[in-house]
Amino acid sequence: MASKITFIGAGNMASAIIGGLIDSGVAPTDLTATAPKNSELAPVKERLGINTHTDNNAAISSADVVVLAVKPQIMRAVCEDLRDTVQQQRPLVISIAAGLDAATIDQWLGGNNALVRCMPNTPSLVGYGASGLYANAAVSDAQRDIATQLMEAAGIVEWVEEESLLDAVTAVSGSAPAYFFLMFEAMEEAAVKLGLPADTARRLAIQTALGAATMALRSDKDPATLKQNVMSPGGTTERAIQHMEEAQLRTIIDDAMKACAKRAQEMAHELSNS
Ligand SMILES: NC(=O)C1=CN([C@@H]2O[C@H](COP(=O)(O)OP(=O)(O)OC[C@H]3O[C@@H](n4cnc5c(N)ncnc54)[C@H](OP(=O)(O)O)[C@@H]3O)[C@@H](O)[C@H]2O)C=CC1
Ligand SMILES: O=C(O)[C@@H]1CCC=N1
Repeated sequence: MASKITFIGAGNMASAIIGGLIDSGVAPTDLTATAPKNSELAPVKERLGINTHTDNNAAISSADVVVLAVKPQIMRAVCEDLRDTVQQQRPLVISIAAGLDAATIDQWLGGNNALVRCMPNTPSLVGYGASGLYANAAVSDAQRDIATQLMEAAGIVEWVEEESLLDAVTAVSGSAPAYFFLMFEAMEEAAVKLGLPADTARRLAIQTALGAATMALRSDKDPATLKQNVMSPGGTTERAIQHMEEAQLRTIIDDAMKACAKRAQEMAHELSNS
């Protein structure tokens, strides 16, 4: 990717994506990250070998791509401060903020910007990210390819053609690592009650999730069939699954994901009026 890329923000998600880019062969000298304090940036510079800056405007002055990776609550101030440089420079802007719509960010940046909204997730840190992307009308095909390459460095990419679908992406992948971590916690607790040492239980639960995910990825069978293959008639798995179905696990997941997507909509409303 022959582009200069600047990340505004050098936190969890920015570091994850930058790590993926470097692993995929992007030269660290083509990458810049910013944060308010040099003390925060020093470890990032040392670990990743990229350029760092505490001045956001200076950091984007020769950037082809600007990734907005700050918390949604400070995005307005950050964008309004960058407006003049962005209007002059016209980079591709990629926002990874949850629940902040493209039109609002574009307006804060002065308007008529090529803007991609991205919903990544934290497994990007280990190259197993899953990102949903949406492009506004000003984004060219070449810029779409750049956004795809950038996020594919950290995992898989799915484009959506309607921006509202990013709320569904947030529910199924952006927030979803936490659902699986909750499952690990619960399985470990239950296994300890059944007599296993906690560390043994944790290792077994996590390896099982990795195995199940790998099988589901590689198999041509759907998840329902793979589940059925574990369930011997009259056996142990059937009893566990029956219990989960009777306890309405599907309804719990449905309700939780609806609540997640609704919160993304609420955040968009709150933040665009902030
Ligand atoms: N975490 C997640 O699972 C996901 C997060 N996101 C989105 O990613 C974005 C970043 O989240 P995350 O990485 O977790 O957050 P972090 O708090 O880890 O990172 C935010 C970064 O922004 C820096 N920062 C703060 N103010 C400024 C400023 N004025 N100029 C430049 N940098 C600044 C922070 O520096 P300092 O620490 O010094 O304040 C920090 O480096 C959010 O918008 C979030 O919605 C999207 C999907 C998943
Ligand atoms: O919880 C959040 O708001 C962010 C967005 C998706 C994951 N973390």
